Amino acid sequence: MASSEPVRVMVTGAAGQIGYALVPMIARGILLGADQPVILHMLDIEPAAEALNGVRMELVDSAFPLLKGVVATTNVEEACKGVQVAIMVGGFPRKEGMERKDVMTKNVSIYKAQASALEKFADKDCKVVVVANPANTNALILKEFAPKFPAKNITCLTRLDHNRALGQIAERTGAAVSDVKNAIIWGNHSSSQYPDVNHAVVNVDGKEVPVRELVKDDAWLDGEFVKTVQQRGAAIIKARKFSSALSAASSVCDHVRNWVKGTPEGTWVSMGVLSDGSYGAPKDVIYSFPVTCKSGEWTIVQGLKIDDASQKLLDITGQELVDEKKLAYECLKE
Ligand SMILES: NC(=O)C1=CN([C@@H]2O[C@H](COP(=O)(O)OP(=O)(O)OC[C@H]3O[C@@H](n4cnc5c(N)ncnc54)[C@H](O)[C@@H]3O)[C@@H](O)[C@H]2O)C=CC1
Ligand SMILES: O=C([O-])CC(=O)C(=O)O
Repeated sequence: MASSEPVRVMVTGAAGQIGYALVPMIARGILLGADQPVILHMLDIEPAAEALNGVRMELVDSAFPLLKGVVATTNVEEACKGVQVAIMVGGFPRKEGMERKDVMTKNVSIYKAQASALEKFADKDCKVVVVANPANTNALILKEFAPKFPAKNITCLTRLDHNRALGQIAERTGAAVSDVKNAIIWGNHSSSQYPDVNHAVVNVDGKEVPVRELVKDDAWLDGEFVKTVQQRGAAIIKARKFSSALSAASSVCDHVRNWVKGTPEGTWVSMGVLSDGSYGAPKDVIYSFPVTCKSGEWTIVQGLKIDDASQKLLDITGQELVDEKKLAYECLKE
């Protein structure tokens, strides 16, 4: 995708919290690289039109050298026209005390409506990442209602959870976060997700040491660590009264950059992708797996040994996705 031609990047919900953190990162080259010009397509809804125009004005005022144009609109078809990357943040966020299921009804109908606009107007190889919750199920609805769109191009964000896991291990071991790799987020971007460190390693003086060996505290790794990562979104909402906008925006950039430009040799990342049943995950849901990326394509990492306790956790989060899919279809009927 790297070329001197600008890449068209759409952000929906661009006037919101994550949008406000994300668009300057895109315009600075954090999403696609410091040499890749971009044109930003920002979509929001009519009640947010004035705020959206405010963001547009600030983008102009920032004089970002890579930013070659801005489309700011409340018209979904106009927003989707020719986009090569679509970052779907638009929706109703979870507020303090709400479970993700509470936001389901409103958000799945938005994703059904936007699926056809994407299918009709976006570039035929557009890469899509869904951020808005319930992220996996919104992505699934997008896929189901855009049947001509390549299913492999529709993903959801679990990179924030992945990065949270790396961050927790770094804090606990005192390592730099850049020396920690190969954690895995399995399943749903919800509190049922399984943050798995059984294959994660820390670079200590040039040697890769397994996280379990370094931490020497399985009770913490299987207990508090897992809970902290699962509940981090809720903890941020409690502290900020808003969702984790900065870290979500940064993780979106990691997700797309690795997808487009590839993952480093020997490193995998977590992405919500259409399940093919690997590791016993239910098929036909968007499930978070460890993936490597090359030439713009993701591949699920195969052959990892999963112990019985972990398999149970993979199954629980998979079952939640099956239940969410059913609920989403019920919501769409109402
Ligand atoms: N997957 C992840 O890791 C994370 C997901 N989230 C989710 O991301 C979403 C956005 O969060 P925030 O930016 O904090 O919320 P926000 O409420 O600040 O922004 C959402 C924006 O979406 C707009 N919107 C609503 N319906 C729309 C539609 N039909 N088309 C286009 N735009 C529409 C709203 O007007 C608003 O400007 C929420 O669903 C939140 O739960 C938040 C953090 C992490
Ligand atoms: O929990 C939420 O609603 C926001 C979110 O997805 C996260 O921060 O991971």
